[in-house]
Amino acid sequence: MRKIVVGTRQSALALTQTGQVIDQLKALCEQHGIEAEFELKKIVTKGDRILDVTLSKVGGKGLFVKEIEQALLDGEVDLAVHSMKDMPFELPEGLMVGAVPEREDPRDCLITKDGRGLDDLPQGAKVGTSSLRRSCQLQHYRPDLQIESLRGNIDSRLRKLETEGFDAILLAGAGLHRIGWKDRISAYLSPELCLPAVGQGALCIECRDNDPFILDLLSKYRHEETVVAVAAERSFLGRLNGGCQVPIGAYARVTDNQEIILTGMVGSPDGKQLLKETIAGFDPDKLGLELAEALIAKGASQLLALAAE
Ligand SMILES: NCc1[nH]cc(CCC(=O)O)c1CC(=O)O
Repeated sequence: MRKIVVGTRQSALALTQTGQVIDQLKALCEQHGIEAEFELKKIVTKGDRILDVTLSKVGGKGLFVKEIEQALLDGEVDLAVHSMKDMPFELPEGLMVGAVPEREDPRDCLITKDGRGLDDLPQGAKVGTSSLRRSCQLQHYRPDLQIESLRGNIDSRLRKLETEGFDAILLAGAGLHRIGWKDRISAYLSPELCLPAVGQGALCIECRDNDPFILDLLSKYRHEETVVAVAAERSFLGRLNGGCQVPIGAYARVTDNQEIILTGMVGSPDGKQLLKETIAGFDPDKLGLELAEALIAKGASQLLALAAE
């Protein structure tokens, strides 16, 4: 009987999604006659310790994953469950993405006090988000809105909607779906209006590259379409060298004949500039690079340099 120690952050969302992954892995073990037992190990990351500071000011990539990756490398945990959008482009030597399970809803959503949608928010309404990507696209669509910083875990952000005088806040739909709070969502923002973060809605199951037992189990857990879509989005991100802290968005979907349709955006935090482009093809890595080059040709590098100042 192999014991599998699973590393996770300890936010309500992280614990919920890790629990769901473990349940699905247990079902797979049963189905394939694999003998394993699972143990949860909660790990505090730098991103959890500095929840009150704007992430783009903290800088550094992988704020929510580094300590967990160290535990993997040290053999304290055998696999880790991360939100894909928190993953830096490059993984440390010795670790790999063992599986990407099926993606949840990738869209952002609006949570308003009284359930009204984006177009019904009053002139100058106060909207909470600390994501430069969200504020860029929202300001582009509604320059009148007053965007204010909002950090913290999903639960504390929802609380702040009530306590800090926001008319609305923006969150990823996937987190609310997983945690069972779908009914709090007032409206979904279409990817045309607000392109999601790279990997949003997907999970990343990370493991050591020299653990055949775990790799074999995880190979049964991967969802091919999600793997391909996320690969295209991350290739785009990698070429632009961006983390979660710059106004970059991308979303790929795979059609019935396996063609990938990839849209990417780069903008300025105030939404006055917004570059966007859609291309299609079959090779995810090539497609991501090609899309990045297309946006660089339109001036993406200058926009990203602006955001880093
Ligand atoms: N930036 C934090 C973060 N990382 C992953 C999710 C949940 C959504 C997902 O799994 O993509 C969230 C919360 C949010 O953006 O609302």
